[in-house]
Amino acid sequence: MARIGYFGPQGTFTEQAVRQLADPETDEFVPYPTTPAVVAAVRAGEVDRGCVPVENSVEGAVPATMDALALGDPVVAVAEYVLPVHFTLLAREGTSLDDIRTVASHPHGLAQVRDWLETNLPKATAIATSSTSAAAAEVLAGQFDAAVSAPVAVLHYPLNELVKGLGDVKDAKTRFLLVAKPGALPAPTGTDRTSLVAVTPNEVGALSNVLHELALREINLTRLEARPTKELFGTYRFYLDVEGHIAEQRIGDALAALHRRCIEVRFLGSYPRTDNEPTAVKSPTTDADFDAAAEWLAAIRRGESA
Ligand SMILES: O=C(O)C(=O)Cc1ccccc1
Repeated sequence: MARIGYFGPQGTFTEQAVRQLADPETDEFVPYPTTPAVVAAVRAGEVDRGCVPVENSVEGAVPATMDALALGDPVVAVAEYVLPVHFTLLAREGTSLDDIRTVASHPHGLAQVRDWLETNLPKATAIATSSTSAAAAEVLAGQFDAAVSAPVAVLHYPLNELVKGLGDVKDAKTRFLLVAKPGALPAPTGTDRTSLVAVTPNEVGALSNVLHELALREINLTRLEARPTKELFGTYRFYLDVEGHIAEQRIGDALAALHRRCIEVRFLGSYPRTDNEPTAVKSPTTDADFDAAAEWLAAIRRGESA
């Protein structure tokens, strides 16, 4: 049995995701109130793994998760899960839409129903809570009139489902990571993603050079985000996701090149992608191409060939 931390309390989208990433029959799920608290619990060894949201197809990155992964002792992602998200408007028994003056949710929840709220609840004030299920708990406690929550929240908080299937953007999705302390890496599957953080020097072409190292090795970039380093104003950490596994030569070679070029490179894991589309690796960047080139060079250096 493993202990798996997740961004809670019960009834969050993250709880839905962790149920896909670990085994509800055998694993113990432990809720934490924030994403940094989940990552801290992994670092402290309180839990074996931790599940956190990392990005949303509508609202973008989850900054608290990104900072938690980039700063402090290293942790690595070992799996991802992409969850379709739509919301339920929950309120106490007897509340109708006309009564709602305050509506609470996680900032990503509020952002994804902004148009709906403007049209349907123009008099309501939106209030940010730590998570979508914390919003439901606070509505139950009488603090706010309504919560924009995950559909499963109603199983934990006895509230009325006033509106189901909410979301300004159809097919919105959130990607979650399962993180662990560094250890043996998940085996390559041919459908992998590698995540890393790079801090570049403040000089002409620094980011372009990073991207060039990837392009040269035909590595597909699937995500690029910048966050302030929090040290010197105007300096940034770049978060990169690429298709492929660090066990592949082209990925290892590119990361080694970034290590040479950057002030800091933090490996955030190589893990199977949810989309299951195999990464096409073609000549001249297959492992066989790299091996043949390395043998050729070694032979020259041994004086065996010219
Ligand atoms: O608050 C939650 O339920 C979370 O898991 C974070 C979140 C919030 C909104 C959309 C997707 C994930």
